[in-house]
Amino acid sequence: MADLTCDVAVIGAGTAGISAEHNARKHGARTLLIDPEFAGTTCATVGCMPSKLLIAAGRAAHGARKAGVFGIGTGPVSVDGRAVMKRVREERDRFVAGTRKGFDRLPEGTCIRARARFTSATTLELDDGRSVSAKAVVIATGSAPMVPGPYRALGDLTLTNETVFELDDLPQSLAVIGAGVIGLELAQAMARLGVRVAVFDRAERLAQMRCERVHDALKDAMAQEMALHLGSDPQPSEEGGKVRIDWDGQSEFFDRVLVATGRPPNLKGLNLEATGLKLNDKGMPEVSEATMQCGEAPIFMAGDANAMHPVLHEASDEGAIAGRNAVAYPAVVRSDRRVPLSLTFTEPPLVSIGQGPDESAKIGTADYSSQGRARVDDENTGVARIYAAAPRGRLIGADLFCPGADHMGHLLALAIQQGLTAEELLSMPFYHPTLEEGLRGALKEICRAVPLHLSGDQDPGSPPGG
Ligand SMILES: Cc1cc2nc3c(=O)[nH]c(=O)nc-3n(C[C@H](O)[C@H](O)[C@H](O)COP(=O)(O)OP(=O)(O)OC[C@H]3O[C@@H](n4cnc5c(N)ncnc54)[C@H](O)[C@@H]3O)c2cc1C
Ligand SMILES: NC(=O)c1ccc[n+]([C@@H]2O[C@H](COP(=O)([O-])OP(=O)(O)OC[C@H]3O[C@@H](n4cnc5c(N)ncnc54)[C@H](O)[C@@H]3O)[C@@H](O)[C@H]2O)c1
Repeated sequence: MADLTCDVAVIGAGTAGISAEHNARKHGARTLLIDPEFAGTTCATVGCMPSKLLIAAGRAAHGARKAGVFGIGTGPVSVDGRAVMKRVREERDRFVAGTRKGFDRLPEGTCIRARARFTSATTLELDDGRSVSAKAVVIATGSAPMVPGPYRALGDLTLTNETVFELDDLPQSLAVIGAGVIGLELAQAMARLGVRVAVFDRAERLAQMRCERVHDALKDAMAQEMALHLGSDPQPSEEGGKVRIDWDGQSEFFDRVLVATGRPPNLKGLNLEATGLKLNDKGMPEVSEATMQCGEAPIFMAGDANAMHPVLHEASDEGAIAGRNAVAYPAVVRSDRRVPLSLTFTEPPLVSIGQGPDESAKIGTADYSSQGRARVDDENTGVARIYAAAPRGRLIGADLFCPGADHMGHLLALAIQQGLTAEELLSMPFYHPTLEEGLRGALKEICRAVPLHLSGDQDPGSPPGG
């Protein structure tokens, strides 16, 4: 007889786990939410929120520095690194406190402070010695930074997203290893805060960008703010209390190194072998994107743990799907997923939506280097590429690296998810002068390529006035 019994046991109290527990309980289940810390989600503690706070500080410094373009004098701009980091932590702690309060509102006995491992498909062993028996289990254990051995050997000189926000002060120089999402966001923020930044990646592409044209724009913009060493094989060592990076016959010293080389799922220690699930060479079971079910088992996997869509809104959706299906098991229900949307908070922002530019796609391009509103705001850089399918010009995807891409990306995601064509999106109002207006050129290019005739009510050129 197990020490604790329930209908649905959720392992991991992050975004996906909280959502799974909530939805399972809403559907009538007796639930347990198991986590060793209940520290707050990765998003609030060491992820989305502190990174956006640091980025906001960088944006403020950058804005002050370029105010002269508009004839505004600010005097020399100085950055108080201690004050920057203090605000990052204070505001971060506010978000974390909100998340933790949520745990207090759960029914008594729901939260179990322990680390769990499987002893069978439906039984768990906790590190406090207790056992759990459940009708179904949701794995929502998230992911953690992967730090290659040579960087681990540098001790405190090596930072990850779990430690960088704890710095009392900004370093004078920073090597960033990995030009993915985390690397780019934090490298640009640090550079704007006056830190000398060099980014190293063994790949040739920043952020694994799938569109050549957008990648070129991204690379040009980033190279203006930091040193980029792509296709390099950086080798770290410690010398005189500094980090020395050697690559391609060159070397350079830095105060710290930030490792952002990916965040694999937290599966070690779960003893998935005891579940009877078939595991691949990475120890990962097959997980259905529509049901979150692992194989045919009463086991569901949501959020970063399944490595499918490691972003917050997907973790939350997947938790809800997993929680509901854990209750419904074996009669699981398939869910339609949202159109894939990823957003990197560089400036300008980098956005990918839906499908990429495959050979059959009709492509429209909007160049923001001379777009009216972008020029007004002195943000005229970057490009947007929109992809559509023949024969009707249905929108299927887009890649953007341009001002306002964070908002326009949502507009395009809505259009793509609704199955709109380029012509239908063009029939919406576009106010002048806005960044959205720039997308019209790309949409018209798709109409010409399909080809489709624009309604006679529409001006085939750009609106007069810029
Ligand atoms: C620096 C950074 C910036 C980011 N920025 C963004 C952004 O701007 N927008 C966006 O959409 N996404 C962003 N993300 C991604 C987003 O934060 C994650 O996709 C999301 O937080 C994943 O949630 P999760 O529930 O899967 O994992 P988590 O929130 O990490 O939760 C996992 C939980 O599992 C627990 N756990 C682990 N092992 C066990 C075990 N054996 N037993 C019990 N409990 C266990 C952990 O303690 C933890 O509480 C960012 C991530 C990082 C790192
Ligand atoms: N805005 C957002 O939504 C946001 C922000 C930050 C993080 N995240 C999430 O966090 C996850 C992890 O981000 P990440 O940036 O750590 O991973 P990533 O997979 O995006 O990028 C890792 C990069 O490191 C490089 N790399 C790997 N090993 C290396 C080595 N030894 N030397 C040099 N380069 C190496 C890879 O080529 C790759 O470009 C992302 O998948 C993302 O979903 C999202």
